[in-house]
Parts: sequence; structure tokens; C-alpha cells
Amino acid sequence: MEIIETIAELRKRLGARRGQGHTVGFVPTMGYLHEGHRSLMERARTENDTVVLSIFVNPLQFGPNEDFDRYPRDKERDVAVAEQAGVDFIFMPTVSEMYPQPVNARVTVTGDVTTKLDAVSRPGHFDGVATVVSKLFHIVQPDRAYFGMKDAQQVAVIRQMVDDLNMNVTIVPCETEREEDGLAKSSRNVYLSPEERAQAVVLSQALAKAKKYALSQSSVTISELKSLLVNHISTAPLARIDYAEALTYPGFREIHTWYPELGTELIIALAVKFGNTRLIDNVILSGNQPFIR
Ligand SMILES: Nc1ncnc2c1ncn2[C@@H]1O[C@H](COP(=O)(O)OP(=O)(O)OP(=O)(O)O)[C@@H](O)[C@H]1O
Ligand SMILES: CC(C)(CO)[C@@H](O)C(=O)[O-]
Ligand code: BAL
Repeated sequence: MEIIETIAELRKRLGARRGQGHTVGFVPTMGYLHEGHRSLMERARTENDTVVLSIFVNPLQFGPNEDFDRYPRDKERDVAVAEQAGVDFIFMPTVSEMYPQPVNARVTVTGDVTTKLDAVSRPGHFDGVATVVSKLFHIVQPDRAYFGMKDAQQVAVIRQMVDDLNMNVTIVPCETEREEDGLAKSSRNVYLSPEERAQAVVLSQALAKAKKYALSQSSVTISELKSLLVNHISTAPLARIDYAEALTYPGFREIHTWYPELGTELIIALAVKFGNTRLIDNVILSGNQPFIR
């Protein structure tokens, strides 16, 4: 495995691999790697000849009062995890390598996908994500790129960008890896105090409850689902709800009532704060599931 810091060097090394007929799988991350990242790298390893991991904490996707400066970083551990997962190249650029000043070109995805949920709570976030992912795709030119469904809205934004801008890459969504009690693995879990960590289990519990309820009915109103989520999360005294929502997926349209048998997919999504730590999680219900009484 090689660690590469410049765009020119990565292009040269990948050009040589492509010359040998290699397919390239790409896993973009912000580092502080955990089992969720590992599952993406391992999947990329099984489906491609060459695997590239990027580790770049992208300033463009953080708001002014967010955690860019204190985002957890551990280069040594990340290198060991990536090596074990079979990565060929880690691309670890500096901020000035990715963004020579001034930055005058950005990518914006518009529509429902960037006006709901995290787009409301984190203004400008998805412009920052679309811009950096677009740049990374141009640099790496992957055949396949792997993203976690914990960030389901991010997957939808990137898919929209790839479709609308005719980017020649297949987006591979990967299942959310969880701790034993159900908490979605996340680099930000490290910020939680022991009390907050114990109570953070309410996110996945609330989603499981909402899913079970929705699938036990022939129709369910979105307000019923929201009440169920809010009531369960409120059992954790340290939790503050940013949003608890249910929308169509991947369209992110608001609906009044969901009918499982009509075939529309529904995302039930949460963002909950514990102190300064903001956690997200979601579950997607596929339509056409017969209701169970
Ligand atoms: N629990 C998980 N299971 C599967 N994939 C995940 C998981 N957590 C993150 N990913 C995916 O890993 C990629 C890189 O994510 P990132 O580096 O932001 O990690 P993260 O744990 O989501 O960090 P954060 O705590 O900042 O949200 C993204 O595609 C993300 O969806
Ligand atoms: C896709 C990504 C690496 C872009 O910075 C980031 O949003 C993330 O880690 O999910
Ligand atoms: N996991 C998405 C990246 C972010 O929270 O900024």
C-alpha cells in the first residue's frame, strides 16, 4: 500500500494501473476509520483490481460553527486499518492541494434532495460534499465508488450529481454497520460521554419501532410515525432532536400517508444531538411489503 499526497502523483500511479487493464474502486472518507469504513473498503476490494481510499476532512462541507477543527484524526491507525482491508493507495491531500485559492468553481445539486433534513440543519453542506466528491471523481476516475447508507441523503445527492452530469462511475450504496446495541458506527461517536453513549441507543431503537409499526399497518400517517419517534427519543434525557422525519426515498418528497403496498420507498430519518455531538441514522422501507397483522 502506498500513501500519496499529491494529485499529480496519484494520477500517474492510477494511469499505470489502468494501462494494465485494472478496474478502480474508490472509497472516499474523512478518516478516523471504523468498521463502517472497513466494510466499504472490503467490498471495493472484492469488486475491483485496484482500490483507492481517500482521507480528507473537507472544510467546504462544514458550517462555521461545526467541528472542522476538532474532527477526530489518527493517521497511524487509519493507515493500519486500510492496509489490513487491502487498500492499494491512500490519497491524503492537504487542504491547499485540493483547494488552491481562490476557489471559484463549485457543484450544486438542487431539488428536494438538497432542501430537506441535513440540508436544512447544515446550510451549504451538500454543496461542499458535491464539490469535493466531483473533484475526487475527476482525480481518481473510479469505475465504482462506495458510500454508506448511514448518510442516505448524501448517497441520493451524489447519485443525482452523477446522473445529471453524466459522470462515468457506478455508485455502490453499502449497508450501515452498527455497534452491538444498534448504534450506527460513526467517527463522531468518539465525542460521546459514557452517559451520552448509553442513551444514544434510542436512535436505532426509535427507527426499529417506527419500521415495525409502519409495516404492521395497511397505511400509516407520517405524523403518527413522527410522534412515535419523538416519544421514544424523549425517553433519553440528554437527547435533543434536530429532526425526526419520514419522506419518500430517494425523492425526499413530503407525503401525508404511506401505503406499503403502493411500492413507494420511505426513508425514516433522525438527527439527534447529545451535547455538541450530532448523530444521524435512518431506515429505508421498501414498498410492496405486505403488511403483517
Ligand atoms: N456505520 C457505517 N456503516 C457503513 N458506512 C458508513 C458508516 N459510517 C460511515 N460510513 C460511510 O463511510 C464514508 C465516509 O464517512 P465519514 O468518513 O464521514 O465517516 P462517518 O463515521 O460517517 O463520520 P461522521 O461521524 O463524520 O459522520 C461515507 O460514505 C459514510 O456513509
Ligand atoms: C463523501 C465525503 C468523504 C466527502 O467529503 C464525506 O461527506 C463523508 O465522509 O461521508
Ligand atoms: N458523514 C458525512 C460527512 C459529514 O458529516 O460532514
